[in-house]
Amino acid sequence: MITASKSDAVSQDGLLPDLPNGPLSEYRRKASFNWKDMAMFLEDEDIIAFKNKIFSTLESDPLFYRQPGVDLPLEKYRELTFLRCKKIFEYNFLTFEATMEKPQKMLVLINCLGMYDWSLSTKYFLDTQVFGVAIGNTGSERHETILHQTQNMEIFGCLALTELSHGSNTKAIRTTARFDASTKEFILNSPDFEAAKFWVGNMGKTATHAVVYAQLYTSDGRCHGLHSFVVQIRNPKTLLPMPGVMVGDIGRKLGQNGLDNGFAMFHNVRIPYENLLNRTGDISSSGNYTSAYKDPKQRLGASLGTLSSGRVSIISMVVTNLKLAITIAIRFSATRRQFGPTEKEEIPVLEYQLQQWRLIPYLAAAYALDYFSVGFFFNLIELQIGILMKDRSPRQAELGKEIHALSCAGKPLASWTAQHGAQECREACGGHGFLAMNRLGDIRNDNDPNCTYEGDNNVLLQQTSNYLLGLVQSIHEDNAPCESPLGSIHFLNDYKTILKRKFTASTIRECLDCAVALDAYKWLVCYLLRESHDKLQQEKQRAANDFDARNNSQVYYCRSLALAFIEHTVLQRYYDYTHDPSTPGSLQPVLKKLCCLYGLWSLNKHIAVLYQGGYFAGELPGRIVQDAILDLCAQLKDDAVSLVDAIAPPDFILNSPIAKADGELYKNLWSAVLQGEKVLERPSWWPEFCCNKPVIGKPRSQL
Ligand SMILES: CC(C)(COP(=O)(O)OP(=O)(O)OC[C@H]1O[C@@H](n2cnc3c(N)ncnc32)[C@H](O)[C@@H]1OP(=O)(O)O)[C@@H](O)C(=O)NCCC(=O)NCCSC(=O)CCCCCCCCCCCCCCC(=O)O
Ligand SMILES: Cc1cc2nc3c(=O)[nH]c(=O)nc-3n(C[C@H](O)[C@H](O)[C@H](O)COP(=O)(O)OP(=O)(O)OC[C@H]3O[C@@H](n4cnc5c(N)ncnc54)[C@H](O)[C@@H]3O)c2cc1C
Repeated sequence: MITASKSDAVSQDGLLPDLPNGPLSEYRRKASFNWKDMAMFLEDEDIIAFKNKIFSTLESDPLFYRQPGVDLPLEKYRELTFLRCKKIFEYNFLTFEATMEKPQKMLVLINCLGMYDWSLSTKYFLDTQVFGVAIGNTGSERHETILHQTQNMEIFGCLALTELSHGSNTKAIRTTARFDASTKEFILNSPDFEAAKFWVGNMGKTATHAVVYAQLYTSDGRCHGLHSFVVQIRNPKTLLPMPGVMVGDIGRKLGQNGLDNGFAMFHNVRIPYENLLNRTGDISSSGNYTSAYKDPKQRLGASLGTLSSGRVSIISMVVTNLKLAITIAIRFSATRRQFGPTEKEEIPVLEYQLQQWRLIPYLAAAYALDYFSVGFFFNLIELQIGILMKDRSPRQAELGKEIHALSCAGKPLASWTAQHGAQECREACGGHGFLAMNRLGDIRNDNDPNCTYEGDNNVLLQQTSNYLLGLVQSIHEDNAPCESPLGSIHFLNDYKTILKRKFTASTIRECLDCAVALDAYKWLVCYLLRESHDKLQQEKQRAANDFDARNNSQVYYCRSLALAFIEHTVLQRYYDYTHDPSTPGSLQPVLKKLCCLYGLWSLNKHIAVLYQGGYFAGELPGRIVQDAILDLCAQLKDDAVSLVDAIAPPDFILNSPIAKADGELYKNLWSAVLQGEKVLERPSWWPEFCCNKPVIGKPRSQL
């Protein structure tokens, strides 16, 4: 293990206390780097101190005490989540000034609360951010009061777009907002129960206000499309519904049950016309509608633009889940012993090639996607600043499109990786992985809806492929360079040359250079772009309409294109970062291995296409890529414990007896089991066993 210099060590030790000695120490000693150096490279001192403050505050507050694995009744869990949410307001971890100074602290706070419990984090941020950002991004000065009321919890917000019968197809949303010129109000109506707002987080029990998406009608009966409105749904003093609003809770979900998701129907609900969030379209007091967006399609895009911030944030949220799951599975695997070369000696399951191959690529994915998620959040901040400054430049418009395209593939890639990773980690911990107190079930279930909310993954991927297909004409005709503010499409300028390339590596050693996977990805994206475009043209000739043609070009074509494109973007960014000369020499070797492993492991999922398109030929490429993956897993297994130490939260937050930092797997698990309520007691219904014996074949009458 390489150690830090003396002065660094002093500042590190204050922020990152030493980890306890125990069964994990042996792996920690074998690591090629110092985990504290890694932690301080990944996040600066200020961020680590901020995280420590949040974690220690929660740990020392009895309201945040929890018993591992205890399943609370729904009502109790909702109440506790609300009380904790209120306490987060009181703690005010992040002031407005601190957010302005360092916007990424917002993401850190979302994730720190999420690491504790996603119901709490989602509840708090749906109100303060999703509701708030929707108003900030699509409203104007006249909505500032509402924002202030949100900040001190005078009111509580939610975002209501989805309806019972429509979610993905936002154009088909049926709630109406009709302008009444005589009173200068909008009148909101749900035409029938199928148009009830549905699934809305915070709406079930707590929200007093909602940003409601509805079709805007002027008094002449013309529909101007989807717009958003601030609507009061409950009285903040009584939490009773406002007149004309029928609001309720949709019931237990598969995860995040501390959060109250709800429904609402509107019957002639009147709101002041100023409650229209008027950035994309406005109405004068006399009822004239104006919009800077003449094209209805563009207007729809603008009014949905606020969803991008949720999608970008979700990428980081799901990576957080992956980090939690992989920490549990790696610490468990390093301490769990099964079988061995001799009868006397059993080895940690992490020593098995199979266990390494199942887990270490997810560790690499956690590092690569984490880096992407933070950088991409900065890109979002740039976009937000432009929106606030009313920047109408072509660059700002292009930035919005590129972030939309990247977030619509980034959310699917990251949330699916976390979903598959959490399941693999669950199984990698064997039976103990299935014990609720070890938390992998909650991580998996709380992560799961990220694949659906803020846009269904499979639907969103089509937005990314649409963006890429839109570039084909200029690529083919060489008439305009492929340029974008974030540069994610720049490599497409070499489209024709890239398509002529072949895989040239001939040894495992060559494949251990991450540039090999990166080059392969460039070819893959160009190839899938050409094939998707050709497929779409063929389908257009064959199908009755463009709608069918697009639908019939998704599987194996556009969908794969969108995923390959985002994988390339993630890998390119991680490659640049790990190969940057400013990356400390002591960390560079391990980071480069992670980069290479993430690249090859992801690429390996596209192996059929690489052969199909002729980039790979013969037995060798497939074999050396796979051998390189195994080689990297073996090289990284002694670093794995320190790699998770660098990203793991404290034990109280991780909340998994099999994965405590001291590595005392059995002592911790046994003690948690014995501390369970009534563990050693006979059940309260014991007479049912002892006295009321069944008469076999003769069910007792229920009367
Ligand atoms: C995208 C759609 C599927 C589009 O459907 P259509 O087929 O009808 O339209 P088109 O493809 O023709 O699109 C028209 C046009 O618009 C462009 N467009 C669309 N969206 C955007 C966008 N976001 N940005 C920019 N442009 C956009 C599109 O590209 C087209 O342009 P071109 O003509 O040029 O091609 C759409 O219908 C859709 O979005 N469907 C999904 C619906 C959805 O997402 N619903 C979400 C409901 S809300 C929800 O689920 C909330 C869940 C809560 C989860 C908790 C998260 C907590 C997170 C907390 C973090 C917040 C932090 C904030 C941080 C901060 O900012 O500080
Ligand atoms: C936990 C949770 C919290 C939520 N919170 C909120 C909230 O706060 N506010 C809010 O407004 N909404 C919220 N939602 C709703 C969420 O945004 C929607 O569920 C999501 O947008 C997907 O829409 P849908 O449910 O209508 O799915 P559908 O669109 O009905 O999808 C069903 C299936 O059809 C497929 N499909 C649909 N269209 C196509 C197509 N064109 N091509 C191929 N396949 C297609 C999908 O891939 C999916 O497999 C939440 C949802 C969940 C699960």
